[in-house]
Amino acid sequence: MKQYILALDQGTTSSRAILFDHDGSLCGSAQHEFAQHFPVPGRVEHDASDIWTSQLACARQVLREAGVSAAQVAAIGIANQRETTVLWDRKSGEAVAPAIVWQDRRTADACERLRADGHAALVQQATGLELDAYFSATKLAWLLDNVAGARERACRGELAFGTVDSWLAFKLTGRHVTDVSNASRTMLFNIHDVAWDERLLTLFNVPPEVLPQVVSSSEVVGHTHADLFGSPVTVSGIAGDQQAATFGQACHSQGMVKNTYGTGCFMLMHAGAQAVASHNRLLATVGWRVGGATDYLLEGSVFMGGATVQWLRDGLGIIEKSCDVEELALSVPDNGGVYLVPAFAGLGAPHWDPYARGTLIGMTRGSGRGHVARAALEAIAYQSAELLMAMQKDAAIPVTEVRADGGAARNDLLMQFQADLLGVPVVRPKVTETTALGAAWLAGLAIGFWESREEVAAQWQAEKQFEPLMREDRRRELMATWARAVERSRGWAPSGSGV
Ligand SMILES: Nc1ncnc2c1ncn2[C@@H]1O[C@H](COP(=O)(O)OP(=O)(O)O)[C@@H](O)[C@H]1O
Ligand SMILES: O=P(O)(O)OC[C@H](O)CO
Repeated sequence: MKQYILALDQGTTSSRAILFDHDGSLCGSAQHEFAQHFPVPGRVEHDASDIWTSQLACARQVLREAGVSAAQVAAIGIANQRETTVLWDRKSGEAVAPAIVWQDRRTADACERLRADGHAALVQQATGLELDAYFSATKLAWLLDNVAGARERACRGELAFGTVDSWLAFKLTGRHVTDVSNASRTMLFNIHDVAWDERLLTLFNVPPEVLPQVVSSSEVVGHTHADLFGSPVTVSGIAGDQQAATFGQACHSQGMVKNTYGTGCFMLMHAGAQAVASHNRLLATVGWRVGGATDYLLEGSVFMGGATVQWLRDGLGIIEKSCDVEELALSVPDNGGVYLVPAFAGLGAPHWDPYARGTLIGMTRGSGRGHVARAALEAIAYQSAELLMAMQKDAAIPVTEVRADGGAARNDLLMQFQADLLGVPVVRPKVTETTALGAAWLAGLAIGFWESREEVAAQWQAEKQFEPLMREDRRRELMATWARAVERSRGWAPSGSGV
């Protein structure tokens, strides 16, 4: 009877389930979108039960459609949107409030106050993170303070906190766990000690009774309730989605880098067996813990990656479909001096400027739609190049290639320009579902479905490699012009209007 690994990829806007066989080939997938709630400006919520039911529905669907029984699923691996915060009643298994999504800014003021009181250094040293509303700690504190009776109930041990991995593992198996990679995004976890940090629990006023048990990213954490899939299935892999994608891109050794070109861009570099503190406003984070060894990553993200192309489509209406951008951009030989800084929601790493705003600059009477399309694509590459430059400064590790995935990585023009700007090859893999593949590998390694990391890494195959063709002096000139454009975009919005 052929055996499979089932990967659950619980993302911000949809849940997906993907089946892989022993060769690492994709044997089926299903995807269900679910509702996004924006109750007031700055707030983003998910109904935790939607997360669970959509995830369960696509897991069942992919098995049904592939004609695979639960007995043929050797293990389940979970990858998930990170930082999103769920608080639930241990007994009823129901969330006590809507989940607060990572994009939610309601605790920005609380973070501002903590920074003003001088706590950012402790947070950065212990967690590797910026003291920001992005991470779970202040979201959890908000729930404890604003849901009637929550703090008292939490202290009595009646409530459980978790990120989405934790919520899914609880629903699947009844266990209250989280893996090290997800824990490292809560802002409550000491990435050097690989344990919850009491100083941070005190700082954010979080009672230890609510915390999940921390497990490694590749170990048996439990078995699914029999009624879910017909018979119990082992759950043996968990990682945050960006870490899972890094694992699935086989970036398993120091200096290897992947960049995901989705709505935003997430670039992660393998930093080795010790956390590398960033001096360039990147994040140090746990990659995964496998077989007792913890690997660390450096992470940088930009808010507007493929979303810049969506803006061309929905905001400007100059293309009909995202993929049309390539043809429009190719209708001109170059950007004609036009630069687009897509700081529509401020700038992420390495600038972290919530007051920056979108800037289109360098237009002349000869500028047209093609130049704007070209500038939009180039902006994705420029922002990613800034991340890699910051990483190389922090880690002083030579980078020999960047592995690309995500929707916009399908764009050959973008990939070529990216390689030109970076000065190293950009490589697109055959299996682009790298998040799910990483979760599958982690789950399969734990149960001996695959023997070693070397074995799974050997499954990774390049589909296309883009070689850098640009001369070094031209690259420097372009990056310098981009830096001038970024300067123009910064600090534009009035103070207090940061998003
Ligand atoms: N051919 C293309 N060229 C450039 N961008 C594209 C192309 N196809 C899709 N995109 C962009 O990729 C993004 C979707 O990628 P995806 O990895 O599915 O994102 P996410 O997981 O963040 O939802 C969209 O923002 C879309 O505009
Ligand atoms: O759900 P995604 O793919 O947009 O990923 C979200 C990230 O994990 C947030 O940190």
